[in-house]
Amino acid sequence: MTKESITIGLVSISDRASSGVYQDLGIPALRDWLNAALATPWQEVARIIPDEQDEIESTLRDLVDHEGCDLVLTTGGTGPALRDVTPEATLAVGDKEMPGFGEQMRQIGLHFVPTAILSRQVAVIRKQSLIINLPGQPKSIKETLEGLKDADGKTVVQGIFAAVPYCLDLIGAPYIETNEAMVKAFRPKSAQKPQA
Ligand SMILES: Nc1ncnc2c1ncn2[C@@H]1O[C@H](COP(=O)(O)OP(=O)(O)OP(=O)(O)O)[C@@H](O)[C@H]1O
Ligand SMILES: Nc1nc2c(c(=O)[nH]1)N[C@H]1C(S)=C(S)[C@@H](COP(=O)(O)O)O[C@H]1N2
Repeated sequence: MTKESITIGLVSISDRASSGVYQDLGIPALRDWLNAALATPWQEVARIIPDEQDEIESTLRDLVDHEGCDLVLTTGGTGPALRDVTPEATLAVGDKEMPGFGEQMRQIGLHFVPTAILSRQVAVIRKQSLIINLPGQPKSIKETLEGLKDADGKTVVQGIFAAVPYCLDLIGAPYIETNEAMVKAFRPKSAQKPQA
């Protein structure tokens, strides 16, 4: 089977990381998780930007329209603070909202921290790309994408990434496969391609 490759935009949205007050840990956390979870080759286009709505919108447009990203993961700026505007920027560039992602992300977050309800994260489709907001705490990236497993490795709550491959299929993005020990992609039988 020929493996396609996928281009993924990684966007860290943080006033302090983008100005060098602290080192950005968002992009490394996204990259490390994707390296471990994806069985399909991928390349990244990474950006570290402040919590400015115009700049977030122009970055998302650039990643999808010019850099050819099939999937864009953002981290940070989803809370209630005055400068948290990632969801507004994401909705502004989206053609379609995908509310199930935000609903599931908050469910996952509540297994880790009661303040998960403060995250206003959204996901949208822009053209043939899926854009998803993740919370800003670097540790929340793995939690949100992978979900929660018990001591025996049994899934307690599904991570959102289980639904990402099929969503990409449906919008005409490349077919991707995952490392099932970390996250099992769910596809209806009719949509599954034979394993290599
Ligand atoms: N990109 C990042 N790199 C490292 N740590 C981060 C990053 N983003 C957030 N954090 C950590 O997670 C905490 C909560 O994230 P949140 O996005 O709410 O931060 P914030 O206070 O809005 O950050 P900023 O002021 O930089 O925009 C931060 O206080 C910080 O400790
Ligand atoms: N899985 C998970 N979700 C989480 C958290 C977390 O630690 N883990 N932190 C919450 C907190 S404390 C806040 S304020 C919101 C918003 O975070 P952001 O503004 O950094 O995006 O995400 C929430 N969602």
